[in-house]
Amino acid sequence: MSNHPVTYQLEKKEKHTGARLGTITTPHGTFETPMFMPVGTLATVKTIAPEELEEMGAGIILSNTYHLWLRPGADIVEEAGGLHKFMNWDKGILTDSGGFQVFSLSDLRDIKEEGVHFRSHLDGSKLFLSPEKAINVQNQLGPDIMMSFDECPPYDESYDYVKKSVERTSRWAERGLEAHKNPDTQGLFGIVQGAGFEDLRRQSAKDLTSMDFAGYSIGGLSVGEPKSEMYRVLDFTTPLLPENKPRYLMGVGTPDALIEGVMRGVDMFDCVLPTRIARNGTTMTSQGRLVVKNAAYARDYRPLDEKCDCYTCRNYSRAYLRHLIKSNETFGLRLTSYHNLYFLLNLMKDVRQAIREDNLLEFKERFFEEYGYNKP
Ligand SMILES: CNc1nc2c(CCNCC3CCCC3)c3nc(N)[nH]c(=O)c3cc2[nH]1
Ligand SMILES: [Zn+2]
Repeated sequence: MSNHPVTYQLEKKEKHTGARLGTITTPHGTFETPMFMPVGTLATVKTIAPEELEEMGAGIILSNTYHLWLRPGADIVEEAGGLHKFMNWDKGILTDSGGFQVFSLSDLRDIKEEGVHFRSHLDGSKLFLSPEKAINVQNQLGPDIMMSFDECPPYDESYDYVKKSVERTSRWAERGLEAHKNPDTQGLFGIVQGAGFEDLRRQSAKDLTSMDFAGYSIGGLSVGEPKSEMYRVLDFTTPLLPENKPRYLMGVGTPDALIEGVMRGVDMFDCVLPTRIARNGTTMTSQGRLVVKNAAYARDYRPLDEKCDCYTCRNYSRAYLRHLIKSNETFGLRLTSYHNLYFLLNLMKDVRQAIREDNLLEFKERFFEEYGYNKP
């Protein structure tokens, strides 16, 4: 096992659940887990400055290989000194491999053993992404953590299709490891697939853990399946992954799913939700979702969340935020995005504290009650 540039240190297991407290060390710093990772698809966490991400406690953010490869191009990012320099962010960066984005962005695609042929969602031009290409683009972009090139099959695909897809994704993972140019400075994660089939998840995990990855992602989830289904798959998948390496559940970010994922041993999460819903004035608060552009808040001079101490909640009222969002004022997007990111990062800080105190179950019950998850 080569000494990876990205390492996991288990600090403590929570007494009553599968939750664990840890730290992940990368060439751009160490962060505590469980951790939520803000998404910055086009090398920016929309409307938020790096200094603001730092002040709200983000230790690592995501960017997107597919999008950056198309625009501005990996060569420009590389010439600029890599993603950290390009976007003026000196903490952790993780990039996805582009596979998921190809499947979710372009309907015209053809999956072959050598890779995926598809059309650009920007100008319809013909493109081709192979495991080698996806890895080498990530080598050029320079993130601390890279993802293998995988296929995330639709959740309702047949057993035979998923079985073939898992076997190909394992072959693609092997090819990606071979093609990786900077194994000493960039950690590469394998991505476990298998949809909802336990034997295929076991096969995928067996294949990938027999290869020397720095960490493991759980893919193929949060693609429209019921949450109970996602939790069922996690119940038998996370225990298959090594305890001494990071576990990353891809595309998960609602408060309930974050807590449920942590209880099943997941360390890292990402989701576009906080900034995406902020743009239409939807915010997450300790009392549940609050759509601040609703008329109900026109004369409501309280902060978004009385229990939140973020910049938005300390300085602005619901009435002001509603006014900005209704008027399409950019500052309104910044304030709601800031609060939503702060809310999730703060939730994970509270979850880490609950793990330290071995009372994650009580924390979950209290949080679910207040957020309104228990309402019929
Ligand atoms: C939202 N649900 C979901 N997302 C998934 C994602 C994307 C995770 N988020 C990436 C960031 C978003 C923009 C920049 C990078 C998945 N990615 C891969 N490679 N494989 C999955 O099975 C996979 C599965 C996923 N499910
Ligand atoms: Zn706030």
